[in-house]
Amino acid sequence: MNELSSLALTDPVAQMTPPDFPSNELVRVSLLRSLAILDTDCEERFDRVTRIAQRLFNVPIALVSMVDANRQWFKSCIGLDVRQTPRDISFCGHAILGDDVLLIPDTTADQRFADNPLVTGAPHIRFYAGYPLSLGDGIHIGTLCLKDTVPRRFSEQDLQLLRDLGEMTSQELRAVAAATSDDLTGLLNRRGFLSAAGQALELCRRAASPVAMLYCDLDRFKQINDTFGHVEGDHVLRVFAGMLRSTFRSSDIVARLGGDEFVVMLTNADPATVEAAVRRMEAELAAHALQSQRGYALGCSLGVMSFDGANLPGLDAMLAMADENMYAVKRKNRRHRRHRRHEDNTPG
Ligand SMILES: Nc1nc2c(ncn2[C@@H]2O[C@H](COP(=O)(O)OP(=O)(O)OP(=O)(O)O)[C@@H](O)[C@H]2O)c(=O)[nH]1
Repeated sequence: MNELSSLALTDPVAQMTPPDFPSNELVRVSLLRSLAILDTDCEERFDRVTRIAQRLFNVPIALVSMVDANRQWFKSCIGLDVRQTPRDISFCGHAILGDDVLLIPDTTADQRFADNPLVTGAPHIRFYAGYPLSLGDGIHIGTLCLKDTVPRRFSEQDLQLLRDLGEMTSQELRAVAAATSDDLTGLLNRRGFLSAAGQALELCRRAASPVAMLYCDLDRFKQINDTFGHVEGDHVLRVFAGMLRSTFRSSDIVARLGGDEFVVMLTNADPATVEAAVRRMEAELAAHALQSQRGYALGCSLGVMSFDGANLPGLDAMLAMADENMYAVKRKNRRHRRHRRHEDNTPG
């Protein structure tokens, strides 16, 4: 290493580097929020990990940190008396960008962190080691991390131990994810929807931003099951879930409530945006009818309700209104089908 590059690495006046956003940021944040873990109480299964980590490594600070859109929030926290810090000064925001431990043996010798306010001021972090917590598919929602107020050496054995503890924590998070998702389609289930939509609704209420609720129920799905079998019925449910995923934005909350019923909550969506999304959905269904040669058409009844940001009702009321709207559409579709059958059977 020449003199200049060695200076650059240790230059104490170098500017702190805020963490980049990972390329899957939108999906990452919406999956994190769908866990409904943010701003919840402490839980023994996570506190156990930080207690073990603190004892094993003999550090003053051990955290299970969730990296949210603009902050890091601590699900478990030993040694700090705050539950969150801004993301742009967080170490964990950097750690979630990699697949392995981010190790900073001495923060004052690292230009990314030397003038970080968490280094120059309380809690005076001199050492950091953070392992990314993963929901799978490269979705890193936070870290298990250790901090100390003095520089430290970290051996290969220490690294392996931290990885093992981190994997244990990821498994706990994946268990939380499994309880809120639908096995067949991978969408949120009813429970996941209620918690994710409840959180999003509170945000929209605070920002007075408009919300729409879209309730979908497949038409004559029982007939597909009865005629083509349940395996084909399951395929239809997965195809429909895929259409919802590709039609709506990643900031919208899409779920299978049960059976052949699906729901989408669109956040910050004015009526024109909602209308455009419904048109896209109808176009997807029409394209599927043309392409698929499976002996049946895939149809659904859609009930849509838009709500003004200044006057948002509760989640239950929104769902009930959209459901009622969907049934009105379903009754109309049934009458339409009966009418068509009647016309087809009438000799011309
Ligand atoms: N293949 C499959 N079928 C399911 C699943 N969950 C529920 N069902 C079936 O979905 C069907 C829903 O029937 P209905 O509510 O009468 O719906 P429908 O036939 O679409 O009737 P309309 O809504 O009036 O058009 C029932 O036959 C259930 O057995 C599932 O996970 N897989």
